[in-house]
Amino acid sequence: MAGLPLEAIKSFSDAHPKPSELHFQYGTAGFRTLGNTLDSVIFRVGILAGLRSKKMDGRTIGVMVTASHNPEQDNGVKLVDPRGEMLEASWEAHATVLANAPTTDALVEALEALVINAKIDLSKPSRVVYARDTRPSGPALISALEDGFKALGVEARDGGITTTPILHYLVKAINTKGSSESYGEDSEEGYYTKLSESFKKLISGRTKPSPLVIDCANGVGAHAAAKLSTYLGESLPMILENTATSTTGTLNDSCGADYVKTMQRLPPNLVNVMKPGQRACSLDGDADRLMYYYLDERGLFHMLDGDKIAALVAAFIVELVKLAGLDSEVKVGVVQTAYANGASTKYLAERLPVKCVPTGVKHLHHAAENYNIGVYFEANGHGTVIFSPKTQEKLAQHEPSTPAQSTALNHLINLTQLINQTVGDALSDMLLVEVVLAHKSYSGVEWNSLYADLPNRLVKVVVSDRNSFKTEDAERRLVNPPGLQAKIDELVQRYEAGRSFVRPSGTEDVVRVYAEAAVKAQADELAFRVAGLVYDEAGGDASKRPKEFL
Ligand SMILES: CC(=O)N[C@H]1[C@@H](OP(=O)(O)O)O[C@H](CO)[C@@H](O)[C@@H]1O
Ligand SMILES: [Mg+2]
Repeated sequence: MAGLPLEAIKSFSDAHPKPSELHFQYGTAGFRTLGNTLDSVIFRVGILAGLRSKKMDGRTIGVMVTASHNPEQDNGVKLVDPRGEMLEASWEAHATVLANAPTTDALVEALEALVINAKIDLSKPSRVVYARDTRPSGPALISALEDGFKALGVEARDGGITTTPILHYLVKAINTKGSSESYGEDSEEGYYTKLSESFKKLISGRTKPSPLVIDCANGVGAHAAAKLSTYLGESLPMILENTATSTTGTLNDSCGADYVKTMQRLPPNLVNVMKPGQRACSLDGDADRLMYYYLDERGLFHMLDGDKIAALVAAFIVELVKLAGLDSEVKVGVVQTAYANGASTKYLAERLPVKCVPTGVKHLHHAAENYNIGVYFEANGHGTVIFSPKTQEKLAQHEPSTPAQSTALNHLINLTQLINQTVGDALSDMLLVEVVLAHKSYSGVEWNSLYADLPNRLVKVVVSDRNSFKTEDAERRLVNPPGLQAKIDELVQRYEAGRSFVRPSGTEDVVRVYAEAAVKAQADELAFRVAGLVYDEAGGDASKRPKEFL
């Protein structure tokens, strides 16, 4: 039986020592921290990805080096499973164990244990495709990753500098190549061709969209949007902004989807670009999140977040399913998290099934798989639509009885091509939004008026141990610390349309407090009261209590 190539692993590992003082964790978004501390982690991820591929019978695994919307000095890495999905949860724990082995010998021991425990057949081939975003720490980390591949003898394909969703696309395209389920040609060109061709079909005969301003967050989305634009030509005029990918310090700085969602305002450098009535969107640093917004006739800013995208898209798909005569057979459902605006949940729940799941895309994706067509979006703009394999077959085989049914059916089939079903994809989602706006003849104003957002506020509370906060009911209720939920309930019922919940963050060392209420001042007040409760309950130092907490 084949064994691990111990000599190679040892000599490469000695060149990538683990910093002794650091502990790493594969969390919601993979490993993510300061880029210059990640050398050993990324080297080990190279080996892990190879082993994961062997475990999956030699199917290709993806590795993406990015820290998404985080500041430029951060970096990170996440693994992509063969169907283009996030790494299976049990392997997140293996990743954490490997990353924390203190020495080369300990790493070898951990690898040997993993091979036995996960029953990995080392004689299988291992194949990986990898890519990175535009961060300055990227090239050095990629070379550590490549050392990991060399140590194990992985057949590795370099996807270059590209977006997270394109890497997910490549993984799925490679693994379905030549099969009846082929996801598309396994190249970036294949991706742009698939998206642009389906987009052109979907908007043919519609009024040409007015130019769309795209804030590329000074990240890799700038490259991708520029390439996509050459494929789309006149079908979608784009004005690309924040495209300075090689200027240090600009990535995600006062721009990008996370900035817009958190600050609820325009990136400052778009103030002079945007005209009244103009529609725009922001991508994040790895182009998997999307925020839309527009200026009204008076020049006021209005944000159209992930919840608004879900409402727009879900209503459109439900309508098409009905027009195609498939409403008795194809059920559309929506998945949200507790952060979804209460007004969006109400709007959606009046029209179709809505499920609430814990934060993190993998929870949303899995829940969406239970519907024939599942629409999921986090309020922050990460999301997609997935069509079950049976539904895709049904669409392909359905015999429409009228020309109207046939048109709607074709639209649905084209949507299955336009949408990157592997993961949230800012560019694919952007084209999807543009299709719906064109079909409905909506400007930002009509889209925004589907429902009115409830005013809301998100507050971070620094506590000594966020892990002492335990939740249930899709994170909407606290079970620990004991008694705190009852106090929150008591507060909430004093506010009109009040809602508030508290949960520990999975990506930052804080507890998050969310509150909404009928008017903005009340939402703020509720959030700061709950934050005060949390701070005091968690034994926060009275002298350092943030002054805005009530
Ligand atoms: C309130 C919020 O936006 N939380 C984000 C954030 O998770 P936290 O566990 O709340 O830190 O990062 C996740 C990964 O990017 C994202 O999935 C999630 O929506
Ligand atoms: Mg991202």
